[in-house]
Amino acid sequence: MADSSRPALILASASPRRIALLRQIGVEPDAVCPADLDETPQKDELPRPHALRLARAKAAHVAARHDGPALIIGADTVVAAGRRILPKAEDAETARRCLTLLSGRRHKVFTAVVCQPTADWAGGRYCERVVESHVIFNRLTPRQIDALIEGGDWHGKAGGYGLQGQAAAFIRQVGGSPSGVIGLPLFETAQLLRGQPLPAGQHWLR
Ligand SMILES: Cc1cn([C@H]2C[C@H](O)[C@@H](COP(=O)(O)OP(=O)(O)OP(=O)(O)O)O2)c(=O)[nH]c1=O
Repeated sequence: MADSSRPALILASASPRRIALLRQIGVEPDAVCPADLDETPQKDELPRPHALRLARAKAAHVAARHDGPALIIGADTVVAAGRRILPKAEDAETARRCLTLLSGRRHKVFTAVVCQPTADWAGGRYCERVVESHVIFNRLTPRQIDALIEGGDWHGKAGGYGLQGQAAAFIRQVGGSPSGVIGLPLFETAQLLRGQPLPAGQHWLR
């Protein structure tokens, strides 16, 4: 149950992965408030600054609308093939294009996480991290791509795949932060939460 005397913890995300990842480390947000912003990359925007810009924007958007002391967590995950930002797959054709591009090659995944205190929590500490990981896909045959598309696990995912899903059968190597690839780097997020100046005896994370 939420302790009403401590600042609230709010996850600014619609991603079911992010709430599941937070719960994995024993953190239960007091509320989940998606920001729902335009996530189109700016002209010539590179993957790392794009992820950071969106994570900041999501946290700031929710912080500006929240009354009372709280810490807002915003995050953004970007799949990058070189300098190119791959889209979040909302239809099968986009997912197919992403998987065809990622087949047989190494790519990077950037996840930015931002902790933004609300104006009503003067003691809270703004902090942010960008965590870089890499993923190597085996070469995918057309039939394997068809099977991944039919499986439907691409839906709403950056780069059209989920490391935590069916695509894992074709992922040769992951380096960096597996939880970061899935949407929230847990080691770094835990560090950011532990670094907050909560009153004695209060905690979000043991
Ligand atoms: C690469 C990869 C991405 N993803 C997901 C994580 C994110 O939900 C999504 C990237 O899109 P995001 O824009 O980071 O997040 P979102 O739109 O799902 O939620 P919100 O903007 O409200 O925070 O892709 C996986 O689940 N597994 C993976 O292996």
